[in-house]
Amino acid sequence: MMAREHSIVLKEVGKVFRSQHSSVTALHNINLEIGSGEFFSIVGPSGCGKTTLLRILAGLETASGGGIEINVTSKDRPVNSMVFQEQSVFPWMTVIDNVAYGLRLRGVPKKERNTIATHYIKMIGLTNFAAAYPHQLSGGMKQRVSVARAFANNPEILLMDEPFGSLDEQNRIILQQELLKIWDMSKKTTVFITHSIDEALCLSDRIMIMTAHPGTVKTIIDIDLPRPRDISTIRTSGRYNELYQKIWLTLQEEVLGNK
Ligand SMILES: Nc1ncnc2c1ncn2[C@@H]1O[C@H](COP(=O)(O)OP(=O)(O)OP(=O)(O)O)[C@@H](O)[C@H]1O
Repeated sequence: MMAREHSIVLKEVGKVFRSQHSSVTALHNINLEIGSGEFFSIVGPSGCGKTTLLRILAGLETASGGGIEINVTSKDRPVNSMVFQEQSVFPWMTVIDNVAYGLRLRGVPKKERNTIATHYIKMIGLTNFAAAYPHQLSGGMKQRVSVARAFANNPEILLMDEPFGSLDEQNRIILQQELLKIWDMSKKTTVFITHSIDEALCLSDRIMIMTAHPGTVKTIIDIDLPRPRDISTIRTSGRYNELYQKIWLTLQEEVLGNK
């Protein structure tokens, strides 16, 4: 762990989903410290509790036990913004209004919020579409709008649940590169869920691998690939391949149930 202040601290966090006839332990004894400005990814077998953990961080779900601390540095910004896999843009709003939506809710004056939104729209390459409506955009473009909106909100932490999971490979690479660029400039604490080892490697400072059911922390791996990163060149490095192997071998034990 790098010597920097913590943005997120989880202590012995657990989650049990209870219904009348059954109970499912989704998370067990999660202990975690995520540094301020860190890009932290979570990978793990399907159903290991990744989304549950992110929803707890977002305050959309309550933990059954343990403690969660998020370092709030300013009252003038939201604690978190979330980007989901499925597109979550408002179809009746233009691109600029979608990106500025969170700012409008917080009462930021129109001129100021449009300046901020325009900045992020430029960063994700949609300047010519600022006045367009979502039905005029491709799936990849809509997902860019979601990413721009999350950054424009300027939250304490950014939570991303497989944001590029439904995109084709070309669009996925373009959005990963844009996310790298925008994150490099803002150094926003980011928790990112993905099923792709490659995506986690290209983007992250550290990757947490979770155990299969119930979800616990299996291991956390430092990704010591140099920044700023270029996705096409990073994949050709020997270190990338070493880390890929290490993560896959660890993950495989969980995916195949070979513990
Ligand atoms: N609302 C709920 N009620 C009951 N059980 C739930 C609920 N939400 C999640 N679970 C269970 O908790 C466990 C973890 O689910 P979760 O969606 O967090 O996993 P995940 O790692 O994100 O999965 P995937 O990679 O497939 O998206 C699963 O066994 C799931 O069935």
